[in-house]
Amino acid sequence: MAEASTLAVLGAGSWGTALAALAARNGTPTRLWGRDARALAEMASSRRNQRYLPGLALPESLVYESDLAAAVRGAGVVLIVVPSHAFASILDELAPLLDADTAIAWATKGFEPGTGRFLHELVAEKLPGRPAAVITGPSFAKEVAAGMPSAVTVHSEDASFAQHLASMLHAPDFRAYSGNDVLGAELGGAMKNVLAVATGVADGMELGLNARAGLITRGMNEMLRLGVALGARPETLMGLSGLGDLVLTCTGDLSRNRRLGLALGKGVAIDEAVRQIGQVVESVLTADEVVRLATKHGLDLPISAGVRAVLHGEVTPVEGLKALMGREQKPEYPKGLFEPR
Ligand SMILES: NC(=O)C1=CN([C@@H]2O[C@H](COP(=O)(O)OP(=O)(O)OC[C@H]3O[C@@H](n4cnc5c(N)ncnc54)[C@H](O)[C@@H]3O)[C@@H](O)[C@H]2O)C=CC1
Ligand SMILES: O=C(CO)COP(=O)(O)O
Repeated sequence: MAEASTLAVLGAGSWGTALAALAARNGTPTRLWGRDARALAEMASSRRNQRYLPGLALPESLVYESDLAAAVRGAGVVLIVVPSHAFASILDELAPLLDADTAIAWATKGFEPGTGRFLHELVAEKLPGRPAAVITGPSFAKEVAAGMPSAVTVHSEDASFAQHLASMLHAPDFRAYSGNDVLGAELGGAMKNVLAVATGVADGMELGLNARAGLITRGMNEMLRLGVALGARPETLMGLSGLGDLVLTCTGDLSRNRRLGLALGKGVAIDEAVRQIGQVVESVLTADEVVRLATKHGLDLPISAGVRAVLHGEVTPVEGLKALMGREQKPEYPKGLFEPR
């Protein structure tokens, strides 16, 4: 029997650590699991995550657990914060370990690599019949960890679970809204990483502020078009999970996806840029999946496709820009965006 108020956070990188620290500071009994037992032991003794969040003093009440079964045993909510490429395999590991009444949440942004499946689809397939929610929105781990004001949103088909999870996180400096458009919330969080590479490339090439604003706006248009085709609600995409995170990631140098774009725009090779960043850069996998989904729905998303082509080395940033600027002149909205298709 799970204890509803107990939280197990899986993934001891920057975002998992920041969320676990936030919940623990809020008085939620919280365990943090990571795959690296040595790093966890070091965190337990120093109360710091030196590699991912240097400078943050972790709350005394936070418990570290390197055994996955022990970490999730009796937890009311299991919150997954591993990179998207590890998401499906952690669900498989969890399936035999969870109590019948444990709910699932995730703060991972991305899709299943190679299939374009949404993370909520993986959860429904591998851990069916449980309350499930995504936590997303404009939230750099470093700022949340430092107690700087932030706002996120928690979406679930189960309104009471969304509310329960939002109140576990909500704090004087951390607003947690709730909603019920899981697909829309996930799409915004995934796509903004790809679009952040585009503005990063433009800024790395020193193309100017007009280019940046143009890319953000036309990127938002791509998010809305794909979202509407997939059944997301436009207001979700215009909210924290879409526009909010798009603006943050396209303009804030704390973004690893933006920093990848900046490096590519300056001529650094992709492998070297990813190595220098030293943390997960979701766009490298997500760009393929955005283009896969767009193709499936007959949509042309030139910025996302351009980012995918640059990431694969199929075109240089200069060629990508030329292709974008050289597209045919046309109305800003050829079809009413919000009209039913
Ligand atoms: N850092 C941030 O500000 C935010 C990150 N996110 C999302 O959270 C997710 C995790 O990102 P970060 O924590 O930032 O990444 P990170 O690079 O800081 O840490 C990744 C963590 O995942 C672990 N990991 C990697 N492969 C694993 C596997 N197979 N099994 C278990 N653990 C594994 C690593 O050991 C590391 O602890 C990403 O989807 C990211 O987009 C969402 C919002 C904010
Ligand atoms: O998702 C994030 C902020 O909301 C973090 O963005 P990056 O993964 O680009 O660093």
